[in-house]
Amino acid sequence: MLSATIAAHPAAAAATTLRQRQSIRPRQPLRVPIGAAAPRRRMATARPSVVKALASQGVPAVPPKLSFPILVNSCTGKMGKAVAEAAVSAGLQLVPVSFSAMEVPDGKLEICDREIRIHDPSESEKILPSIIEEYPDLIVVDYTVPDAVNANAELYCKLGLPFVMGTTGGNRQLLHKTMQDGNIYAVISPQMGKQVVAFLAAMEIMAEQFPGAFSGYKLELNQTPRSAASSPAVADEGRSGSSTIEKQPLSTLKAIIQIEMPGDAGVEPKLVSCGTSFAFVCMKLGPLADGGVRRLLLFFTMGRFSQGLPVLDWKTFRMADTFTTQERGRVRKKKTEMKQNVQVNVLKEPSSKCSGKATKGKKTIEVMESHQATKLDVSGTAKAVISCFQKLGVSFDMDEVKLVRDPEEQVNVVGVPEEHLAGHAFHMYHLTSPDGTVSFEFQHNVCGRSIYAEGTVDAAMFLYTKIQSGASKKLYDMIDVLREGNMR
Ligand SMILES: NC(=O)C1=CN([C@@H]2O[C@H](COP(=O)(O)OP(=O)(O)OC[C@H]3O[C@@H](n4cnc5c(N)ncnc54)[C@H](OP(=O)(O)O)[C@@H]3O)[C@@H](O)[C@H]2O)C=CC1
Ligand SMILES: O=C(O)C1=N[C@H](C(=O)O)C[C@H](O)C1
Repeated sequence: MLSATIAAHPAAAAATTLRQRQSIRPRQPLRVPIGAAAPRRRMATARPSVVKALASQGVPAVPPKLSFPILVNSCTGKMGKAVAEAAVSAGLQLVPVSFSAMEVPDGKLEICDREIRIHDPSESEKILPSIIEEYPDLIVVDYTVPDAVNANAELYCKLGLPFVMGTTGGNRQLLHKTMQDGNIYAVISPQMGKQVVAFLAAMEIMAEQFPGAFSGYKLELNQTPRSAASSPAVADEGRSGSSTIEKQPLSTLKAIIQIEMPGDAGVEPKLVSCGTSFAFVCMKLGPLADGGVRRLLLFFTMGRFSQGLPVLDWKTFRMADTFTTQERGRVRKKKTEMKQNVQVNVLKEPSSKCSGKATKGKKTIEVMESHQATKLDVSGTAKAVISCFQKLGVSFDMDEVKLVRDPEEQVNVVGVPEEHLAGHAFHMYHLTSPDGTVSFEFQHNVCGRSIYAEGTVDAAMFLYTKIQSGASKKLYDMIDVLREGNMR
């Protein structure tokens, strides 16, 4: 029975109370058939140290299964359904209630042989308190729509209801503030796929330990054609399909994004913001040098400036002389030889060919990520990766990310398998050094949703153990989840 008597989730109460309550409450492991859900490889979340300790006491080292109630908001969505199935498969108690504006026959949905009653989102504030009363250890998983992120988070906080937020978009700054004020246990991450998160973590570590490591590199998020890209017929076709994203010619998919370094056209404004003496050095030495030299000189003087060292001393001038000599030789050589690096050639050729924007000193930006046509927002994962690149010294505006939502382009140009048009996430990033001799490619292509569903269930289990142990930290991301031994 539903009633509206409980105002807040017990997780908001003291951890000791939680432990007592949990220890006396008999668990009800779900015994319904798993249905279409794929079996999970791993179900337990016990820490290795606990398992070892048990083993040393002669207790078999079988990690205990966790079972707690999980409400998926919204089960009518693609991710919501996938998570609901994964939760059942993992032995969690899927609460037979969900929210959605979508009309479903008889207001019910069947997932893994369970009937899930679908309520209108406007009813959530009225209904959730009684669900909390019925399932005191409840954790909510949110996979709704970007527009619902902030209101949903506020409601969960108001009710003291721990949650895993997989939904991307919304106002992330406001979300952060809501979380600070709400003081609620939560895992929030725009990316739940653990391997992709590991890649993101590596990027964050790199940015933290080597800030500016890629200063001067151009960031290119490039959809290198996989299958039909080399076919002129396909490359010259216009886009078709019902994508809501602004249509662009197919050929732009082959263009590269070039973010020019400060040094060519963009050098002077940066210098002004760095200080007058800095600007003076560059004004004096700049005309003596070409773009490459100015770049090197800029970094050298910036480094000295940022360390509080004088930039107008003999070292700067000596450095300028060295750069001038070395760089002139390099530029001469570069002009006379063909590029050996095939990747650079592949990327450069279409850039100048189809947009003509790759002129010196100008930004030519074509940032791309490809998702199913129903995706409403820019990839939250791409935003997170770009933010790491920014810390690594690559300048790039988030709003210049190019989205690919057209199925025809996805198949013909991006190389998405047709059977995954309704659920894929392809991301490509290409970095090129200022002189084009070094390039890095990062790519993560996901087909289907199982990687996210599995990660989400891990996140929920992680959160549950945090609540149980009364952890003082309450707000987590997926990197926290991986750090605590979930990267298996
Ligand atoms: N963190 C991660 O790893 C991942 C995140 N995502 C993100 O998850 C979100 C959902 O993705 P996906 O499942 O593909 O999208 P879907 O459009 O398939 O699902 C969203 C569902 O939410 C319903 N809905 C709309 N408004 C509300 C509301 N106020 N309350 C409850 N339900 C509502 C929608 O109903 P209706 O159709 O009627 O509007 C729809 O059924 C997106 O933001 C996506 O970017 C996706 C994959 C992985
Ligand atoms: O909507 C999706 O599908 C996905 N959304 C997430 C994002 O925006 O980063 C994660 C993944 O790209 C799939």
